[in-house]
Amino acid sequence: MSAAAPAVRAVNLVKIYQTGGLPVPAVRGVDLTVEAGEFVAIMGPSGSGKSTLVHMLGGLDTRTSGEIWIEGTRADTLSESGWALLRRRNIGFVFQFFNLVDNMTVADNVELPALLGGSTAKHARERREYLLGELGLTGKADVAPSRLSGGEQQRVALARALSNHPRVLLADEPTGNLDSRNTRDVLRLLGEVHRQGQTIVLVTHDARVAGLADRVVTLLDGQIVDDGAIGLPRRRTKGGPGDVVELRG
Ligand SMILES: Nc1ncnc2c1ncn2[C@@H]1O[C@H](COP(=O)(O)OP(=O)(O)OP(=O)(O)O)[C@@H](O)[C@H]1O
Repeated sequence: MSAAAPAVRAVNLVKIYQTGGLPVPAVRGVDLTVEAGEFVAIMGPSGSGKSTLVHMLGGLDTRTSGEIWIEGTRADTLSESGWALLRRRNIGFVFQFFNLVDNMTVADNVELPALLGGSTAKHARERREYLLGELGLTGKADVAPSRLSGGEQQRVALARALSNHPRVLLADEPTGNLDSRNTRDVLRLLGEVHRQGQTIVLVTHDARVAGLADRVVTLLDGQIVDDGAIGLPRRRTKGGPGDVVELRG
């Protein structure tokens, strides 16, 4: 492993599901490199392969062909237990099924990855207090996840994913169930951890989320059709080339 290795790299990545004996190509030859510290948003219409791509990058779905590299480690050839170890050390997930443990409090759910990753109890608690505070969930620390709304559970899942300072945060629609105030909290936290150097790869339909990203990768029919600077309209402040470019809206 090299310090200069990209955080995530997909090489000619392909996923073909078989449904009733028929091939369903979901991801068709994706090449994607995400550098350490980069924030990449993945967008595209429904069915374009976004979730499948991100699931494969986290080892939650197998690839049909191609390569996946995480922090310089070839990952697509790993066993289940190899993936599990890689994930525990390197990857935080926020996926649509939050998989919170219901016989533990919210606080314990959030602290668990930090403790498994070797944090002291004090650091795990401080990180949990920070993350729940940023997400407006301090008052929910002592309850079971099943007592929370879907949006609250989604924010707890984000706090848990960040608890161990993962090298890479992978997220599938992390604001999908949130109202605008809670979306703002999530955006603020994502922006904050990104400024602190967090690598983020997330699927979103929300232009406000994509607006925080360094790059937006657009999928269509399982292929990358656009990969560049953020997709929101930009305008120049008055003056000529080289002037500051501002985001509109
Ligand atoms: N488990 C599965 N079995 C068979 N086909 C699948 C499976 N999961 C996804 N697909 C198919 O793969 C294609 C890509 O699906 P995927 O969920 O990755 O798209 P998406 O861009 O994330 O869509 P959305 O924005 O609606 O979540 C679709 O045609 C979908 O029907």
